[in-house]
Amino acid sequence: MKSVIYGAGSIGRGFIGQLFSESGFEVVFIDQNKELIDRLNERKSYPIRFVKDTRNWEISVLHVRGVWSSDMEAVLDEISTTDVMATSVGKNVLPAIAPVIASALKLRWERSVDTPLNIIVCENMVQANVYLGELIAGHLTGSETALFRKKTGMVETCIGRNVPVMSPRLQDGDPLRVIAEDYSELPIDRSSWLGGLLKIKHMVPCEPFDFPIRKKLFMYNMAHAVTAYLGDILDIPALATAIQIPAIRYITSKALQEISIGMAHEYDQDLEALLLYSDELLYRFGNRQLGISVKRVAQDPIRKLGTNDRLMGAAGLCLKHGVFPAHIAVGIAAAFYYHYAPDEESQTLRSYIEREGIGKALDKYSGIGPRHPLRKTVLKLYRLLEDQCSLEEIIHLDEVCHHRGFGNNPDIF
Ligand SMILES: NC(=O)C1=CN([C@@H]2O[C@H](COP(=O)(O)OP(=O)(O)OC[C@H]3O[C@@H](n4cnc5c(N)ncnc54)[C@H](O)[C@@H]3O)[C@@H](O)[C@H]2O)C=CC1
Ligand SMILES: O=P(O)(O)OC[C@H]1O[C@](O)(CO)[C@@H](O)[C@@H]1O
Repeated sequence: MKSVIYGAGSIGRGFIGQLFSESGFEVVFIDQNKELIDRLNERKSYPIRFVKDTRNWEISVLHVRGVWSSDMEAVLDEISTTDVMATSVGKNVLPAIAPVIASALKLRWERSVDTPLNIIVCENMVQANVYLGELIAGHLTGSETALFRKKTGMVETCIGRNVPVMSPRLQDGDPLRVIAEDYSELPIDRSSWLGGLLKIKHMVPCEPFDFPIRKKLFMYNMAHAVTAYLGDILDIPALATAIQIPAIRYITSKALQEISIGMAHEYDQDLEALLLYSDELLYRFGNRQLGISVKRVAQDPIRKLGTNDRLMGAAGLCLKHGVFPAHIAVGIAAAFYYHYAPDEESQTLRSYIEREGIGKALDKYSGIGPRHPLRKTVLKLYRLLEDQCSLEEIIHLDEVCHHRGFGNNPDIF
């Protein structure tokens, strides 16, 4: 049995590769990084080092090889004959790989490979599977699209394991080494999987999937983003350091309380369990050994400020249930304020704000138009950040602390 993973980076090698390999699949990585692919082909295995504050241990992921993404013939051949597939390239890269997957599927059908192909889409976004499916369909004719829907499962998942960008220090002498958090669950949307489930270690079919994916994105990723954008304001490089700063921890934990209430209402879930999950997140963010950088978590602010992404998606859910997301709004203002020259999206955002003003930017990138309930608050917070106002002062602002704790919904208890 064979598996193909598009993207041999942190999640490809540090998570999905391990699960596929330990489930008995040969693992074929496709990546644009030729050096990495050559190394994988030489060695046919790579190490994952799990790190916890108190102990580390290492495993070897076996039966792996690689294909360089520019070797189109090999790429099409591998995808057209695989038993299962995953993508882990980043949302912004999906438009570039969609035509390749479309061509490979056509070849698969020409070759009469009859078994359905399930593609697990491991990108941080709600309905990444639908998004990639539409991109692929855009490269197919009408009748091919019908075949695509019949023979391909575009599978939604949410990835809970955190795998940092590898620095030479973390690689510790082996360029193939990945460092990872010891968290293994791979929840998938059962309804998006086509045909009988394959036996994949730690894969947990869930239905419906709305709650798990939003819990991951609107809680974990939202809180991570808030921590990162605030950490950057204080020039802190490591996320684990940022979360230990009292003002940042306070704002992030309040943001988590806000979304916990929103989630509890939306999905009829136990609030206490969501608050406990929030505490666990704050603890996990403090794992220094993971070496997660503020810049990695803050990267692509335009994507992260999108209306259904981690910040605005969470804020919208709170508003829907009568919770004013004052602390999430602090994170939103900080994301608009974020500037890091090598980050293209951050450059675009900054240039737009300089040209058109923050008011127009809020509307364009986050749908915070003149009548949006968050507009006044985010505008004010942004101006205060521009004026170098401290986070402590922000915490005590009327607009923020007036809504402290449980928003305007205290009767939830
Ligand atoms: N790193 C993490 O802890 C988590 C990441 N994710 C999601 O997983 C996805 C992948 O993230 P990471 O693994 O962290 O990123 P990464 O940057 O470590 O890996 C992406 C890989 O894709 C390759 N790639 C990029 N463009 C390509 C192309 N056109 N053709 C072939 N290969 C290409 C890159 O060379 C790289 O090896 C993202 O959507 C991210 O949001 C989700 C949860 C956790
Ligand atoms: O991968 P993205 O979407 O840029 O978001 C980064 C976030 O995802 C993670 O990779 C974990 O889900 C974190 O490092 C960070 O919270």
